[in-house]
Amino acid sequence: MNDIPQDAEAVLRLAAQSMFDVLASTAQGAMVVNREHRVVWISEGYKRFLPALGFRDESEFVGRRVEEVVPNTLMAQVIDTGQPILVDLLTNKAGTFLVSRLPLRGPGGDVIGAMGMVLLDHPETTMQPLMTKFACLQAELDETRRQLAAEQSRNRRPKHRIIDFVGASAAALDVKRQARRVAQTDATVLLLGETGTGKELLAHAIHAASRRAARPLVSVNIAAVPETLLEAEFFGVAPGAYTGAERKGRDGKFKLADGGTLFLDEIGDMPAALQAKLLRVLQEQELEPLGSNEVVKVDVRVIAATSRDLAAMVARGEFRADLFYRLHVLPIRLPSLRERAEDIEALVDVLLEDIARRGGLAPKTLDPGALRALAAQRWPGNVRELRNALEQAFLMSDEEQLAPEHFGLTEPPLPQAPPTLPGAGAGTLAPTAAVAAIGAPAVGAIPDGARAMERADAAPVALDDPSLPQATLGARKASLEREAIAQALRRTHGNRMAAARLLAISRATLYEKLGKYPELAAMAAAMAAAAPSRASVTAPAAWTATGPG
Ligand SMILES: Nc1ncnc2c1ncn2[C@@H]1O[C@H](COP(=O)(O)OP(=O)(O)OP(=O)(O)O)[C@@H](O)[C@H]1O
Repeated sequence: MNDIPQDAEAVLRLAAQSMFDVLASTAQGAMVVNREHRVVWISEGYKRFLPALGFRDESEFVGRRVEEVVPNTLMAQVIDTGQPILVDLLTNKAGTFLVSRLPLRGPGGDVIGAMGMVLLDHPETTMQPLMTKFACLQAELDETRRQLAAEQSRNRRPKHRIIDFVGASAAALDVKRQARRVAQTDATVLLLGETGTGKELLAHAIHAASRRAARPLVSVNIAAVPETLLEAEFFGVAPGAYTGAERKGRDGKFKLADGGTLFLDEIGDMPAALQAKLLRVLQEQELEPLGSNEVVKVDVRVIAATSRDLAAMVARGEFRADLFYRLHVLPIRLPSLRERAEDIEALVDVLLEDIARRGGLAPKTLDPGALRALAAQRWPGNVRELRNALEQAFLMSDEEQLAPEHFGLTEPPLPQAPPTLPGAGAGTLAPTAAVAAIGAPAVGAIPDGARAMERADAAPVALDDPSLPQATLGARKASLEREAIAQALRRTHGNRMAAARLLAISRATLYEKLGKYPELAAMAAAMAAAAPSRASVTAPAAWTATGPG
């Protein structure tokens, strides 16, 4: 009687032989390939696949290299590695097959060829549940790949334009003017400003207005990438430089931005060792990927940004002076929100609209008290912080109009009716009263605006005073224009729309003129923030008594 052998080696030999016999007899077809990858034998069953593979008979097939006659086969890989592929799906022009591939070894253990078996043809019917799952996973993978590619190309398109930089204050207009100018050049731009002042927004806007707009905009937040990975992130990795995921190599951000713009956020966090390399790329427009001796040419415009004091870092030896000067070619300083409190109203309008649109919610507005309360804050986080505050209040409240309490604030006192001081010109709001009209704002509230009110409310130039030197026509016109605008703003409590109407000019023209007279712009903001009602164009009773009427 033939029993199972006792020693392990004999058991294994028996198992292998039995397995082979079972596979070979149940398989739909089998083939043997020699060390040179040539087909040396096919089973009877295999012959029925020949027409679908494009062969009339066995003689056309046997003797040829397997990779030439069976598309997508991995038989060559099994011979070259000596590793079996026990179960696999093979798809080619003949259909989809469940296959198994085993190396064949000679007496010395060397691989002398391989055997391939078609375990099942039409697995889509015989192995339906598995195949359905496979097809679903494949479809999901394809879709994810497609989405990733679309996302990557979307991420590399500019998200903002210069008109998206909200603000009509002199400081905001100046930023936009500078942005338009630098967009016409290819030189390096350095954006300086506190956190949340719109540096990233402006980087997108400059790229969008530049000749590179159709090419990628690639961003790197230097502070967010671990120091050890930054070099590879910037300059890329040559194929074969590393094992594992990096084996195939990958492009760095400079290469990805080729022809376009690279936005380097938080440039002040650049490690010293990399600063020299960055300088070289900026100067030469060429780089060496990690693990490569080849120099790669790139054409990249760099926009860098920082909220740190780079000049002080240079002085302390923390930032290379040569890199600083290379970056500092076209610096643009973004003003803090405190410096342009007059833009808060416009920002609030745009941000509230955006919050509602993004959340698919009904729009909300601010009541005048809330606007005054917001204008009285310091906003160390600038526009980002303002946006967050609005978002929070928007989501936490059911009211259509947001009040100071929705921001955890109390309403600053309403302006008192200002008395007319003796000697003040007709319709002129006396300086001290104007400052008092702002109420008592919270710490640090619009002090610049208050000062501007004092300046802007100084008595108009007395054009017929014989003691004054003869003014030119231009100077007289400017003085009249300035006074007319100041007066209209006073009559409308700083409401620019209403002031423009009183002056019979468009709002855009008024904004343009306010850009010319920043002290009037600041005064308008301070008054609007202190005004009892934004819509009112009628001066309060106490004013009309002595006002221009
Ligand atoms: N002038 C502006 N008009 C409209 N939105 C603005 C303006 N400035 C900033 N924002 C908005 O405020 C948020 C913060 O802006 P951004 O990220 O550009 O600031 P940042 O200066 O780059 O900040 P950080 O230094 O923290 O990276 C964004 O939602 C941006 O759209």
